[in-house]
Amino acid sequence: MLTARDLHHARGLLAGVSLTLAPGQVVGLAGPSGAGKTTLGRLLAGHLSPEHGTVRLDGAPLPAHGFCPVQLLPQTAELAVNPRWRVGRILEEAHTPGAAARRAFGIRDAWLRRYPHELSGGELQRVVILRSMAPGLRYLIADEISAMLDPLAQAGLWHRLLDHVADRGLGILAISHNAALLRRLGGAVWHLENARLRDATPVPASGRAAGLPLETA
Ligand SMILES: Nc1ncnc2c1ncn2[C@@H]1O[C@H](COP(=O)(O)OP(=O)(O)OP(=O)(O)O)[C@@H](O)[C@H]1O
Repeated sequence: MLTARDLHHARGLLAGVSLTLAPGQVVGLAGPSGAGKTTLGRLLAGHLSPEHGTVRLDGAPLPAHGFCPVQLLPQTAELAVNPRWRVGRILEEAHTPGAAARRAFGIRDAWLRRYPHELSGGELQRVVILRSMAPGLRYLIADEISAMLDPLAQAGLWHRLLDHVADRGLGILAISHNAALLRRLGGAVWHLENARLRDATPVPASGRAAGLPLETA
């Protein structure tokens, strides 16, 4: 279980944010630009330490060294790789994905000899995603990872990713401005605004037909 308790950060940007992400759970995170979604993602992945509050994995702090079981996937894959390393070396930074895993993420053998700038943004994003899938991975924080892709490529990326996280029982927090995408992921949707997090999960159409209260949407 990944838990955040009473997070306060950046002088009021986050003020008392608590959440729990369970293994196998898929959650969307929405909210206006500048609300602090990326900052929350960085806190959850241990890239930042909160001014107040705690982030725990199964009750313990995130490891200070080595591979972190909570991995942050940034929107811009170019910023997450060493531009002087070939793609093959980047891919094997934390583990050695086999040919089947590379195929599952649509990574071609010819790319392994290229440098990051010789791949498109979407191609490099797939490399960064597969790199994060080391055996110790438990939770993924996916920050706008498909924002630069066309709708078909976006659907393909999420299809691959959701298949993989389901197979391994990983938890995923998907940060996006795209409400339709977050609905399609099929899990809860949280909304961050005015320093607070609230559950904004849409009520399914069948729920409305059954007369469930719309206030829960
Ligand atoms: N340590 C800090 N101190 C003060 N302000 C900060 C700090 N860190 C981030 N900010 C500000 O907090 C805001 C939130 O940034 P963040 O990138 O987390 O938002 P976001 O919800 O992900 O936005 P977007 O949807 O535009 O990507 C920004 O206005 C940023 O300038």
